[in-house]
Amino acid sequence: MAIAAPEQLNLTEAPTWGSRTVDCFEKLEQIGEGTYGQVYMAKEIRTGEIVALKKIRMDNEREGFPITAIREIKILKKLHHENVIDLKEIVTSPGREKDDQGRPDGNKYKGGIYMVFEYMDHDLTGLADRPGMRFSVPQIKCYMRQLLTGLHYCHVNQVLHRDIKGSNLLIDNKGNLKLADFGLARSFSNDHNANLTNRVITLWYRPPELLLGTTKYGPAVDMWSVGCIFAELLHGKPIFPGKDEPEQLNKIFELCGSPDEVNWPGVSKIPWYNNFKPSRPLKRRLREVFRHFDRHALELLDKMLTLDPSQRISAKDALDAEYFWTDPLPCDPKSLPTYEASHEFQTKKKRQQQRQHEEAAKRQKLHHQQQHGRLPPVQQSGQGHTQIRPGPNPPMHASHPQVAGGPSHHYAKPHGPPAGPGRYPAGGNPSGGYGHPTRGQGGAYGSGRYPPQGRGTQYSSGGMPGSSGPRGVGGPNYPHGAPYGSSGTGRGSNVNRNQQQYNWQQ
Ligand SMILES: Nc1ncnc2c1ncn2[C@@H]1O[C@H](COP(=O)(O)OP(=O)(O)OP(=O)(O)O)[C@@H](O)[C@H]1O
Repeated sequence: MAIAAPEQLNLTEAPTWGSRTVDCFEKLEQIGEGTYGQVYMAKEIRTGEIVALKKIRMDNEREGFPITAIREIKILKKLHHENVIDLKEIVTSPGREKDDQGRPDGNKYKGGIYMVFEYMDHDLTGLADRPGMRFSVPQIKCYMRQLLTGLHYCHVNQVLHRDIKGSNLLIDNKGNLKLADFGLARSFSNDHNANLTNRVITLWYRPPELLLGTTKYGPAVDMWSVGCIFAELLHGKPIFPGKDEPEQLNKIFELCGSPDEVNWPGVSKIPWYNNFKPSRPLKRRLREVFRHFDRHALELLDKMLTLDPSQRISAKDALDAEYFWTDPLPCDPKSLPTYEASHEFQTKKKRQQQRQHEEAAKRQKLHHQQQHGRLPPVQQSGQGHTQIRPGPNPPMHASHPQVAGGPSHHYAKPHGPPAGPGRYPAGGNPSGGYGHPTRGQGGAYGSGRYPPQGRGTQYSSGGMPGSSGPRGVGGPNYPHGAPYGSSGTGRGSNVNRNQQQYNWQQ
């Protein structure tokens, strides 16, 4: 197809990628802020179609077009599946930038590049964070099955997602769940011989093999993240909310036991094993801690949160698990209730506004007390100081600075657990313990905290050894024994189940 002039396209043909400008769309509101740019809800002017525009951040022009965007575009161009977000086209803004109201924005003349995606009403984190939100068991099964189906498709097409987390799982009001944000994704070869960076996956969802420094890995890394999401859906809050890499590993070992050559052959050869192995052996407690979960759910979770990646369940085998084939069955996505749009960015913004409002009210109260109080002035001001402090503010790892609460940070990316109340379901344990969920088994996905980001994470000095650059390559070769997953022994009837259910080419 010849390159058409912008806005002179035949609508019956798909526009050539990059041939149209962002002026073909009217930005409606900002719905996301990622590491690599803002995301807007927008309307295509001619068709009225609602889309999501993800602006590619080009702050540092010297580095050229960001590699993450190149990867995301390249990979999404080849993935087409109902559980993977659809990248529709790329548009440009060659001239002066416009602000949200369409007015020329200051002196910005830099050209911009946008990815145009199908619009999704929610992300899982934003949806779960809605006040009073409670997912039913069939609903959790429905979301989990879609997540695994999308991921199975990626893995069969030799793509690792490498950033599975709630805010990257988009959900529409028809109940469809789609994997999004392929900025960290990459192709892999089945032999796992290439050296890959281990600084991927948001910390709370990062598997032990990456935390221990392996540079040879495969789809099992995504399955660990899926296990974390699954447990979070059942438990009501994130299960491994580590504040830095060593603490993350400790939390994993406390629940999953310590790795050794018996339960994970080859683990002692992983680069940082000796630095981080627990000082005393720890028992696996997962089945005991989550004994209140449904039997089949626990069985599946146990297989997802298996320390040894070569024994961890694959997406394909997980889809075959009894959990998805016993009552209550996963519901039909179309039967799910519809909700007002909820993205993590917006729910966070609302909470931040509420916090500011509460702080202002507290300040006002304090001011009132100071004027009318009976305490001596010095004591009074000391008390006031503690009173106006925001809620619990967990210590942050140096590389995950906490986002301050002021208005100038409204659009800043959360890099760590936010301070303040209301993040956990009432009765939950803010320290990340494993008390029984207050909302009961199954329907409990509740308010989790924000995890530190996987992208560009730098290990603390004194943390991981040998971690100078963004890519953790060059460590000793870690021999992965068996190929990924435990497949190959699947039940014959189950293969049919999958073939019937998941109708795409492998
Ligand atoms: N197609 C879409 N429809 C609706 N919302 C979207 C869409 N794509 C992204 N978003 C919203 O924008 C947020 C950020 O998008 P995305 O994760 O793609 O950006 P990113 O820069 O890669 O972010 P991160 O640094 O969190 O990984 C998502 O969590 C989601 O809430």
